[in-house]
Amino acid sequence: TVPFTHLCTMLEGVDRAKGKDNKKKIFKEFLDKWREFHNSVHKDDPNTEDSFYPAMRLILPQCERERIAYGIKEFTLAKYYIEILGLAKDSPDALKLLKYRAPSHAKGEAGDFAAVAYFVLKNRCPEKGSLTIQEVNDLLDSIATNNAAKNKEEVRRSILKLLRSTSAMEQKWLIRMIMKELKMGMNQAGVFAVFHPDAEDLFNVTNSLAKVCIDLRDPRVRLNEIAISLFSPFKPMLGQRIPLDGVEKEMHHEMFYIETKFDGERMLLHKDGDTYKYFSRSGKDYTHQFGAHPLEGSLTPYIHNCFASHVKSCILDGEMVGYNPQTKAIMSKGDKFDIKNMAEDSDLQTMYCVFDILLLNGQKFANSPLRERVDYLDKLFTPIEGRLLLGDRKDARTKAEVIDALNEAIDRREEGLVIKYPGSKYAPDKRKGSGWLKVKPEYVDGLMDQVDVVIVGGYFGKGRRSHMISHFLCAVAVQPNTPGEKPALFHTFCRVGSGYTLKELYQMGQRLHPHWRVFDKKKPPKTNILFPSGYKEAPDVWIDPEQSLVVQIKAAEIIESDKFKTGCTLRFPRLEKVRDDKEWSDCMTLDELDDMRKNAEGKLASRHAGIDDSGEPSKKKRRTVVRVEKPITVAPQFKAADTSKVQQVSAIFEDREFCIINGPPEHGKADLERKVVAYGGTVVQAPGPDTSCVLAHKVNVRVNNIISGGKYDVVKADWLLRCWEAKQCLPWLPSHMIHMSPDTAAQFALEFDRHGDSFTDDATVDSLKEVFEKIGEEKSSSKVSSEGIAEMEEKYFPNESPLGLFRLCRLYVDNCHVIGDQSTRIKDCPLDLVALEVRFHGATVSPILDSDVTHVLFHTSDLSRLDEVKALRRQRTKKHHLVTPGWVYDCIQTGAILTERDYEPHSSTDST
Ligand SMILES: Nc1ncnc2c1ncn2[C@@H]1O[C@H](COP(=O)(O)OP(=O)(O)OP(=O)(O)O)[C@@H](O)[C@H]1O
Ligand SMILES: [Mg+2]
Ligand SMILES: [Mg+2]
Repeated sequence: TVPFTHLCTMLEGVDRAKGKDNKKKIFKEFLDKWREFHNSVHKDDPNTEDSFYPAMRLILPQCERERIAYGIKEFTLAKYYIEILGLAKDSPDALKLLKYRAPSHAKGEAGDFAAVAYFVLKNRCPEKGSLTIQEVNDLLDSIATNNAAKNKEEVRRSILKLLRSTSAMEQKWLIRMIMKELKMGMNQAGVFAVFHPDAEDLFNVTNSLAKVCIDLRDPRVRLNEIAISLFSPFKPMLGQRIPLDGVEKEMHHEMFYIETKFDGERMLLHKDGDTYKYFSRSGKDYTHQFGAHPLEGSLTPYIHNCFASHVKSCILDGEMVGYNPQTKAIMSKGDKFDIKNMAEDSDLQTMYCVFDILLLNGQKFANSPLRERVDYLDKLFTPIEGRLLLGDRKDARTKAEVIDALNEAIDRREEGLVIKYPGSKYAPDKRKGSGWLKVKPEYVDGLMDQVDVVIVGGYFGKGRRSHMISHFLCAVAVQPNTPGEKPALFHTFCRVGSGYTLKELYQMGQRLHPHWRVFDKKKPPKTNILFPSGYKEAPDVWIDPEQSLVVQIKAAEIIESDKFKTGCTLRFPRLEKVRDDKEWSDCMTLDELDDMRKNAEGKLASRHAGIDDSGEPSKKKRRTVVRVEKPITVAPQFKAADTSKVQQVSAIFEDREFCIINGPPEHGKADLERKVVAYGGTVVQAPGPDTSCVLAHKVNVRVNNIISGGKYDVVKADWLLRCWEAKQCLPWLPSHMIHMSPDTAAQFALEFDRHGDSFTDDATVDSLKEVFEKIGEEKSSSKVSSEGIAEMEEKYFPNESPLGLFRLCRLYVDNCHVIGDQSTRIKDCPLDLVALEVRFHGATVSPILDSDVTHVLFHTSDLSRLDEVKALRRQRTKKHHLVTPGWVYDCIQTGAILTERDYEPHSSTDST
């Protein structure tokens, strides 16, 4: 109902005012008046959907997303005006409009169509407009839709209506609104800032002016606080996973808090006097479990009296954990208990660990910085052992301090740390850039963190599992543009064996059973699940992600793969658990996956790698994780040498083409290439049909690729150097060959035995040495690594054999008096039998505690070397697990690798 004139008068005022502050002041006055009016109109309906939006979309036409484009430019508009006003085509006014850019016609206003139009219309429009903002919007809607429908008559009619009911000044602003540029000297950010301190942020994430105007109608209510109110669930703030190196930067190189990371279930406690409610991170109500009143539930009765007398109402954020009163330890959230459904007679009791406060006696804190919030926490309650705990925090500044804290946390059998920026506000459901970081130790045998993916497909098993789904196809979500919105697309990402015992598999099958649908690769169903071309890894059955479950998967690393839409997949994935606390829409997103790959890049173990693909002496061994969209560049060591100035000195390599991959340190690739050219040969950077052979000093990834192509002879660079010295093209000997093409191999087979000893030439001391060396090499390379076996098991015998359970584990068994010194073996050590068990189930037992060891096995009866092993672990960046025989036997019994942390032996010097 607000007259359009009021809006235009304000805009005119802003336009004329000098200086940003004055401009803002005028807009603010208008807005305040409008708000006052709005409140009086809607005083009986505080939740009205009416808002400043109709005006806002005219003030910021460039932010308009709802109305389709007008498709009208100045020239078109000019023609409409000329027609409607009945101007003669060559009259001065018509020319002014049509040639508004030309100074001669338009005088001082040249170039500004709206201003030019203003002068033309001044005497032809009513003195005072009569339209409301609503009516103007309706007419603009009509112009936009009719223009799109090529309905010129209707467009004309709407413009006519506008012309007849608005003043020339209003027309000027209208034209600017249609041209989507207001030119009033106050930009978008300025308008937003006057409207609400969070307006720009909200617009940037939602792209919706309407949402900004409705959600932020009250300038006193901040964005973060909107979601938070007593007894209604909201999504808690999340932490971003981050590698250690990124911590300082993420904390703006300022002081930060290090907090204990509790391993349980996120829970928000709402309290108002005697009434309590508990909500999980997905907003599920668990009040029935923990207790709505001081006399019921597994927690409320024990904590009700802890609160200080000034506390009437509050909302707390924290973690619900299982506490063992016997050992006085927090149990990690494993497969062994569920804090949300704890049996009455459990050994464990429920404990709530509080780390944040969002509301106290009606006052909301989401916009207070963390350092102020924790002050309130301190005076809130008296902790009580095993029931209510106040999370601790310590100040830190450097990565070194984080490393120390992380090592201490590992020693205390904790999952990791949570690092928080003291200035951070509480942003519900926010993860990235929230100011909270999760730091977890890196273990030798796995990714930095688990991934939570959604099941989108299933594969039927074989044999006794042929009626069951033995494998799942999992996907990650394409993050929606607007936070809070649910993802609409999913990319296939990995295939994971159920890894579960038959019983659990059965239960999961039951839950998903009604939703499976057959997936026919030839007639692929229409789904929101995206596959790579050719529907690679197409499942037998599929499921709508919305009906599905989120599962937590652990894996060794992320590797490139074209079998999945993401372009990558998990190596040795293992299903750890169903994430009941996460909704389908809470699964990992592509962005998060990308972050994870970036973090992992170059940081992954190169254990068992042996080959170094950099071609340079390796200080840092890196296994590069290839990202899909990485721009292709040529690293210097792969570039061709400039051979244009090389003088040819002989023709012994005439007509021969070589592809040189790398050379020995003293004769680099470039040097070898110049030598080839000097002897009349040619060099290419990739082997082609005319290439006589590929030369290499070191076998790297590229050489391996060429070898696996099978087409080329790969010859040691050494051969070239010998030719150079001998000044002739020497024949290849078996000892020169890194790899032979089938032709060459057949040729050699006629002349040499399989170790490279010639049938006809006499052996020399040197040639024999070479032959013998080769025999040794063959032996070691014919042995398949554990990883190789694991790959075969995964491919051909999935879930079938319990004997591969520990395949990827490399154990050091604590059965020597001196660590790693097998000559000091303890006689009749009880661990010897356990060691046989683990080997029987696929593990490798290492005689020394090297950095490839994934687990150290201790016997609880002798922990004398535990501290020494822990000290060693503290120094290593890649950590190993400490376990006891209990872990081994429980794993064998469950048929799955269980959380090691729960089995870590305690040493006598442990403080806990
Ligand atoms: N001091 C703490 N501050 C904040 N969160 C904590 C704290 N201690 C434990 N947590 C828990 O840690 C969780 C984040 O780490 P975790 O790796 O366990 O995430 P998750 O449960 O797997 O979920 P996601 O992977 O989606 O973050 C938080 O959601 C919270 O439940
Ligand atoms: Mg957790
Ligand atoms: Mg997680």
